[in-house]
Amino acid sequence: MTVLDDIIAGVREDLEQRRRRVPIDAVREAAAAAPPALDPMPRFRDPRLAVIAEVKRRSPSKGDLAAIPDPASLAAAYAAGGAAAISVLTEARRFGGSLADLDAVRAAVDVPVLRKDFMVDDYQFLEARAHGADLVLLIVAALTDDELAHFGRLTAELGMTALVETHTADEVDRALALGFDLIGVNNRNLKNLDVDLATFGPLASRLGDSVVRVAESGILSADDVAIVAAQGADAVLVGEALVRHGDPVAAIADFMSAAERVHA
Ligand SMILES: O=P(O)(O)OC[C@@H](O)[C@@H](O)c1c[nH]c2ccccc12
Repeated sequence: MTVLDDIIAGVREDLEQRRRRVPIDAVREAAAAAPPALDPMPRFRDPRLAVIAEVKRRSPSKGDLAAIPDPASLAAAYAAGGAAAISVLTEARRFGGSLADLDAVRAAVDVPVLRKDFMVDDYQFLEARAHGADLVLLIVAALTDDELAHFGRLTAELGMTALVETHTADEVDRALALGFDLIGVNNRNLKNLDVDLATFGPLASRLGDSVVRVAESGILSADDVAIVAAQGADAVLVGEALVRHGDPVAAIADFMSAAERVHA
């Protein structure tokens, strides 16, 4: 059993509890009643580096990162700093997140919000939309091609955008074959949690520049941003470095100017 399998087993148990509390029809109605999802793609496609800033309290690899007593004010700082989107970890057992965090962030900002979780069931997509998410994460390593295609369609039907996460050449090929156009390369291997920033470059070349390429995980400094920007990153997804930074507004500005220097 890999770490990923283990996490997903817990996610499914928590999901079944919520399904008993809130029947799927009620979630579907709430999703239909929510204000329409925002489209993050225009900003992701503009030449300036897009920073996707993450609200993350802890992780299975790093333990506690930050208490984040007020996710709304952290998210507001991210938005003020120029984040193109905000990622909210909603997984509870390993990451200390919740749908309440998603609600708080959604209410606090006007930029697109990503529900970051291990999405394995239709119920979670309706729930994401009901709680105001504009984007959801699809992890290729966790899903079959049929599931990816199905969840990709469901995401689009709900007006949301899928960020499709890859970690190997085979996963990149699967994501491209299914026609996804917002594709992340996770520098962290979710099967053993090892991080290697050198994962991004070769997979970014394989993705090509017709898709929006997101470098995810292990980006700790402006120098790291410069490295992945030079390798074709249109966006970076950063958690740890921002939740631990005393001044996330300055940190985001720093990341964006590091990428500008690369492209100048
Ligand atoms: O904190 P970091 O190293 O900056 O990483 C952020 C983000 O990439 C990471 O949280 C992440 C990437 N893919 C995931 C899938 C599930 C949970 C978490 C993740």
